[in-house]
Amino acid sequence: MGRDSWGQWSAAEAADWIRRPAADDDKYRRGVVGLFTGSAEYPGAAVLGVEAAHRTGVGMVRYAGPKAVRAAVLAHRPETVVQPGRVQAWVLGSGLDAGHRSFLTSGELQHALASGLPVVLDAGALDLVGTHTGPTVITPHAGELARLLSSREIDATVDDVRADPGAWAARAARELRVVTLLKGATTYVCDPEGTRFALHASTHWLAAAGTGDVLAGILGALAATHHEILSTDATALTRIAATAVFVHGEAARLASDHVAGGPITALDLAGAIPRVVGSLLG
Ligand SMILES: NC(=O)C1=CN([C@@H]2O[C@H](COP(=O)(O)OP(=O)(O)OC[C@H]3O[C@@H](n4cnc5c(N)ncnc54)[C@H](OP(=O)(O)O)[C@@H]3O)[C@@H](O)[C@H]2O)[C@@H](O)CC1
Ligand SMILES: Nc1ncnc2c1ncn2[C@@H]1O[C@H](COP(=O)(O)OP(=O)(O)O)[C@@H](O)[C@H]1O
Repeated sequence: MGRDSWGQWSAAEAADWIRRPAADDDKYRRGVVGLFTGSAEYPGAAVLGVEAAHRTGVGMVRYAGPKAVRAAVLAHRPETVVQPGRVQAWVLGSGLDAGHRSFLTSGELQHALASGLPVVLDAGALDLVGTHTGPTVITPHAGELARLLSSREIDATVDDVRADPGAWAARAARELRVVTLLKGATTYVCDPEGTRFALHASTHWLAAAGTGDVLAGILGALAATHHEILSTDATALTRIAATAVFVHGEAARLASDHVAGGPITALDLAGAIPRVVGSLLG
């Protein structure tokens, strides 16, 4: 496949996609992100996504995932709302197993996908791409992208994707008609219209379990805070996705700097998000 040029995404560009709260805001106007994530097998993915969404700066985080996971989410973040209600963007799939979805879980995911709202499709909900009705971004790693494309009769192995990740991300965006965010040491963000950004990770300590769940939470929160723009201009999702990757990478850098360049955990990463958001606004 050919290698086309990929744009960069600067701090100044990212700053344009961080919404500063105003005097006439309330929690609903600032944005409500809903998450259907986590499972009895992977409760941590729900905790991490919820934590990241709170840290990114949103009016409300509503957790709609499996009952078995709610206690863990609330124990970590009691400000999370677990009652059903208004949502302005969804994060679906982190910590879910597509092969073992209950009837209830499938129904909830379909309901969110039919809402016309912006959606972040991660991990165990990636297979649902195509049933979306609103602006949608998929967030696979190389293994997940190969699996997803193969399930759509596009032959791709993990090694193929690793060998030419940008080209496969661009092909996925074209064929699946969604914004595609392919994770790795370089993360590729592209859309069916041909907008393309490549963001290089600031530290390889990021390659750790749970950091992708944090990215999904950041992205969901940014989509919720920009739900009004997204309702009239779905193409904004590509720039919002690039901003999420930028914030994620900067948070990793800050968290690692804080420990003299040492290793970071997914929670350390989430804890550094407010400083990135603050410095972008400053
Ligand atoms: N604390 C929690 O609750 C956590 C919960 N989590 C949840 O766990 C669920 C399973 O997610 P998963 O990513 O671990 O497994 P899966 O989807 O089977 O893919 C693995 C296969 O893909 C391939 N592969 C290729 N490139 C790759 C890459 N860059 N990174 C990783 N793999 C790569 C690799 O191929 P190989 O290297 O073997 O050739 C391998 O065969 C998911 O719901 C997630 O949200 C996690 O977030 C962790 C923290
Ligand atoms: N070698 C690497 N260097 C820097 N960042 C990486 C590297 N490999 C993966 N990443 C980043 O780490 C995160 C891992 O996400 P993911 O694969 O979904 O893991 P998990 O499901 O455990 O959260 C992504 O943001 C990805 O871009």
